[in-house]
Amino acid sequence: MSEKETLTPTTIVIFGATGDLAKRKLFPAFYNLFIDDRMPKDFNIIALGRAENDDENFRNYIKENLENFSRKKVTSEDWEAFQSHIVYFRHQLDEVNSYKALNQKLEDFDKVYETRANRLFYLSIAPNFVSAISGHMKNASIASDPKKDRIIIEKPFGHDKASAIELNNLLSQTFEEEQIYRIDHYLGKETVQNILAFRFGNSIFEPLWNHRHIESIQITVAEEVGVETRAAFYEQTGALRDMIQNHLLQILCMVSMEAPASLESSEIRDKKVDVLKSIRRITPEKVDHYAVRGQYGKGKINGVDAKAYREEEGVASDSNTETFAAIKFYLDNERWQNTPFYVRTGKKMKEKHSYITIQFKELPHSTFSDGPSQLSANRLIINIQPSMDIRLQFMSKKPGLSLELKPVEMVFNDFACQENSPEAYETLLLEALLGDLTLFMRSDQVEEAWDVMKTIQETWQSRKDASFPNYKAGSWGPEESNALVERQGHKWV
Ligand SMILES: NC(=O)C1=CN([C@@H]2O[C@H](COP(=O)(O)OP(=O)(O)OC[C@H]3O[C@@H](n4cnc5c(N)ncnc54)[C@H](OP(=O)(O)O)[C@@H]3O)[C@@H](O)[C@H]2O)C=CC1
Ligand SMILES: O=C1O[C@H](COP(=O)(O)O)[C@@H](O)[C@H](O)[C@H]1O
Repeated sequence: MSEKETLTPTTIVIFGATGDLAKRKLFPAFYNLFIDDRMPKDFNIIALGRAENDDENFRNYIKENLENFSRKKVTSEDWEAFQSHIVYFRHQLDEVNSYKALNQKLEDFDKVYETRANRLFYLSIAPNFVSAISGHMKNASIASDPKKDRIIIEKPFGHDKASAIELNNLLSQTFEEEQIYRIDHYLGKETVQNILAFRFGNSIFEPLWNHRHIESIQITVAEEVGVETRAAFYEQTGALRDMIQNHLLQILCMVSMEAPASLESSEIRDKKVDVLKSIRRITPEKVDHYAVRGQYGKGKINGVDAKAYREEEGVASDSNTETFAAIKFYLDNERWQNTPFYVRTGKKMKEKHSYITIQFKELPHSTFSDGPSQLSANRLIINIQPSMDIRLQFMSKKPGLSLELKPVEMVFNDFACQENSPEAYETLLLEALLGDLTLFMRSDQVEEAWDVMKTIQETWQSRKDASFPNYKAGSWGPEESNALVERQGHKWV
C-alpha cells in the first residue's frame, strides 16, 4: 500500500497561520508534500488569524512566500491545484464563539468529504497561548475523536520544568498522549536521522562506540543569523531554551543512546529518556565549571558589518539574554563513563555549520619510530548542515620510499542529491499525517530535558550582571568556551 493510501481525509488547522514559521516553513512543507503527491487526496488547510482577511488575499500572501521559501519551484499549474485547499478563517484565540465557529467549519468539511475526517491542529503560536487554546478546544469539543485528532505543539515546550509539567497536565485534559506531537524540527533533518542508520545499520562502529575507545564528543550548532525579527520571543528565551534544551539534547541522545530493539516509537523514545536521565546534574556552585554563556557584540560576518545584540530592534540596551551557550555534559552510565560531551550553539557566529565530532582515543603505543607525535587520533565528523556528509579521519602511508604517515580523510557524501532532500518540516508533517510519533517528543522526554537545564537556567537567571557582550559577531563565541574544553586537554574542532 502506498503512503498516500494510508492518508485518510484530513483537515489541517493552523493557529498562527499569519506568522513567521507558517510562511517560511509550514506552507512550503505542505506545498512540497502536495506536489510530491504525499498529501491525502482529500485535505484542506484552515489558516487562522486575528485580522479581517479573505481567502484570495491570504492565498496571494502564501504564494508570494512560497516563491521565496519553497524547496521546489512554484508553477502556476501546481499552485492552482494547491491554493484551492487553503481557506482563511478569522479567529480570536481567547473567544469561546470563535471555537464554536471553527467547529462548524470543520463539520462543514466533513460533509464535503462524506466522512468524519482526521483533524491535525498545528499550534504555530507562542508557547504561552497553548494552554488556553487547548482548554477552549476541549470546551468546544473540537478534538473529540482521540483516534482521528492530533495536535502539533512547537518548541520551546514550556519555559522550564515546572511549566512543562503544568502544560503536559493541561494538555492531558483534552488530549491523550498519543495525540500530542511535540515537534523538534532537528529530528526531521536527513542527517540527524542518518545518525541512527549509521550507528545501528553497521557492525563496524558500534563496538567502538563507548568510553573505552572514544575520548570526547562535540556537538556544534553555529548560526550566522542573529535575532532577526524575533526579539520579543528571543529576549525571553535565549540560547539555552531556544536550542540546547531541545535540538542539541536531541542530537546528543541520538549519538549516545543504546541500541533500540526495534524502530517502534516507544522503544526509541524510551532509549532517549534513559540518556537524559543519565546526564549528570550540575550543582549551582559548579555551573561556571560546566557552562559558558555569551552575547554577541559588534563585528563582521563575511566582511559585512554586523550589529551587536543589544543594538538589535526590540532588544533591551542592557539585555542579559545569552545568544551563545556551551556546556560540558557527562553521562553516568556504563557506556559513557568519564567521556565529556561538549555542546555549543550561538547566533552571529563565524559561519553556519552544524556538526558532530567523535574524537577517538590515541593509540596506547606507537609502532612508528617517531612515536605518537606522528599520529593523529582517529576522528569521525558527521556534518549536519549546510554540508551533509560523514568524514572518517585516519592515518595512511605517505607515498614514497620511507614509511612515513599522514592523516587522510574518507568522505561519505550521498547527498549529492542534497537539493532534493526533503526539508525537516516536510518529513515531520508527513509523519504527523500518518500518525507516527517516533520523531516527536514524549511528555517525559521534554520534562527530563528541562530537568537537565534546571540549575544552569536558574543560576544564569539569578545573575543580572553578565559582562556582555563577550564575543564578536563573526567569531566562534567567547574565549571562556575554549577554556571549557581546554581544561581537559581538548579543543573545539
Ligand atoms: N519562526 C521560527 O523560525 C520558529 C518558530 N518556532 C516556534 O513556532 C511558534 C510560532 O513562531 P512564529 O511564527 O515565529 O511566531 P510569530 O511571532 O510570527 O507569531 C505567530 C502568530 O501568533 C499570533 N499572535 C501573536 N501575538 C498574539 C496575541 N497576543 N494574541 C493572539 N495571537 C497572537 C499572530 O497571528 P495573528 O495576529 O494573525 O492572530 C502571529 O502571526 C513559536 O512557538 C516559536 O517558538 C519554532 C522554531 C522556529
Ligand atoms: O528552533 C530554532 O531553530 C533555528 C535554527 O534552525 P536551522 O534549521 O536553521 O538550523 C534557530 O535559528 C531559531 O532561533 C530556533 O528557534
